[in-house]
Amino acid sequence: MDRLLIRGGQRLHGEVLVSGAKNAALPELCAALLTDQPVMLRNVPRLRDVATMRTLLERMGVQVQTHDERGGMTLHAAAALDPVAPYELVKTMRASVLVLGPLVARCGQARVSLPGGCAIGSRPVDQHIKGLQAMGAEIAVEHGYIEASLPAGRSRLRGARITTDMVTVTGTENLMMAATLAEGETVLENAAQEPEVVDLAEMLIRMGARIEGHGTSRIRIEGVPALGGTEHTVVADRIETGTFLCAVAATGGEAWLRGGRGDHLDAVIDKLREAGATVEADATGIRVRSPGGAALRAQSFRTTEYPGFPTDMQAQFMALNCVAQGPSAVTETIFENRFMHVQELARLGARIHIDGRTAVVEGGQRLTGAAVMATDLRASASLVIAGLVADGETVVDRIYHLDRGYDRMERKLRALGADIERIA
Ligand SMILES: CC(=O)N[C@H]1[C@@H](OP(=O)(O)OP(=O)(O)OC[C@H]2O[C@@H](n3ccc(=O)[nH]c3=O)[C@H](O)[C@@H]2O)O[C@H](CO)[C@@H](O)[C@@H]1O
Ligand SMILES: C=C(OP(=O)(O)O)C(=O)O
Repeated sequence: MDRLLIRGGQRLHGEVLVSGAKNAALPELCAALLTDQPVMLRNVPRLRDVATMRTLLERMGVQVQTHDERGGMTLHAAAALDPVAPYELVKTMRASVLVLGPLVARCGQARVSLPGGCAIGSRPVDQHIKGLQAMGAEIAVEHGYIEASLPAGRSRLRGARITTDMVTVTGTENLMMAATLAEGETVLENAAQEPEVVDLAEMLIRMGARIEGHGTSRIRIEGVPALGGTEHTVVADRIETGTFLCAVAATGGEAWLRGGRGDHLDAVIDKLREAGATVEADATGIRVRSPGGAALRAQSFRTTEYPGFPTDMQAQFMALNCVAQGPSAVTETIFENRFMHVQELARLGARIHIDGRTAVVEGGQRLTGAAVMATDLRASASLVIAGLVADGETVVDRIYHLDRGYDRMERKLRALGADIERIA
C-alpha cells in the first residue's frame, strides 16, 4: 500500500497547473448516459474516482476512449445499456449514485447499489429517491439496492416541483440530469449552487437540455425527448486550488496556481487574506504569497453550502490554523463526522479540542514529523500540509484516499520544491 514520505520545512515556490474538478467530472461522465451520441470531455483529472467511474460506465455498455495526457475522453452510450451499478464499485465511490437519474431517464429503469455511509458521515440518498419518485419513478430499496423503474405504459419521467429537505449537491445533479429527458417542466427548489452544478448544467445545455436558474437555489428544467452529443471542458478544481493555497500559506513562499478560479473560492481566499497571506486572482489563475504559517493569524470559520466556506476545505485550513497564531474555532455543519484528521494532526503536535460540531484549535504549535494515517480524502490533504510544515519526517499511510481526488499531488508539490515522495 502506497504511503507518502515528507521531509518538512521547505518553502514552496513556483507554478502549479490546476486540474479539472473531480466533483464536476464525475457527474459529467454520467451525463454521457443521457444520449446515444458521443460526448467528448476535456480536462478530465487523472484520479482513482474517475477510473472507477469509467469502469462502472464500461460495465453498463458505454464505450470510453482516453485521448491524450491533457485529459481528453470520449464516451459513447450508444448500445443497449445494462442499467446496473453493483455494490463492489459503488462501495469504493459514493458518487456512483450519480448514474441513477440518467439511467432512469434514458432506460426507464436502474438497479444501483445503496452507497452506504463513509468515514465523514452517514450520507443517505433519500432526497435523490424522493425526487425521482415525485417524477413518477417507482422505487423500492431491497437487498441493498435501489430498484427504480417507470410504471407500465410510461416511457418517460414526468416533470415535477421538488423541494429537497436540505441542499444536496449530487441530489441536485441527479435530479437535474433526470429532468432533462422528462415530460414537461421540473422545478428544483433549495437546489445546490456549487460551481460544479453550474458546470454540469452548462454541459447539459450544450447537449440540448433546456435549463435555467443554475447557480441559484431554483433550477427550472423543461424536458426534451432526446439529447445529443457535445464537447465540454471540465471546470478547474476549486478544492485542489484551495488545498495548494493552504499549503503555500502554511509553508511560506509564493506560487502561481495556473487556471485556478478565484471567483469560486471567495470564502477561502477571504480567510487567507484575513490570516495575512497575499492572494491575487485574475482570469488566468491565482497568485499566493505567504511569510509562513507561524507569521499568520489563525481564522475561525463555519462550513456551509456554496458560496460559504466549503466542507471539502475544512481539514486543510485546520492544518494551517494549527501553526498560525492564536485560537480558532472550526465548525462543521455539513457532515456529522468530519473531524477524523484531528487525532492524526495531534500526533504531529497540534492542539485541538473537539466540542460537538466545533473543533477549537490552539494555534502557534511547532509540529514535528510522525507516522500518521489518512482516513478520508481531505483528511489526507490536511496531513500532507501539516507534514510539509513539520520538522523532520512524516509518513502518511493509506494515501489511496488522497488518490481518489488529487491528480498527482506529490508531483505537483515536488515541482514547488517540497521534499515529498511516494513509497511502497
Ligand atoms: C461527488 C461530490 O460532488 N461530492 C461532494 C458532494 O457530496 P454529496 O452530494 O454526497 O453531499 P450532499 O450535498 O448531498 O450532502 C449534504 C448533506 O445532506 C445530507 N443528505 C444528502 C442527500 C440526501 O439524500 N440526504 C441527506 O441527508 C448529507 O448526509 C449531508 O449531511 O457535496 C458535498 C458537500 O459540499 C462535498 O463534501 C462532496 O465533496
Ligand atoms: C467528500 C468528498 O468526496 P465524495 O463525495 O466523492 O466522497 C470530497 O471531495 O471531499
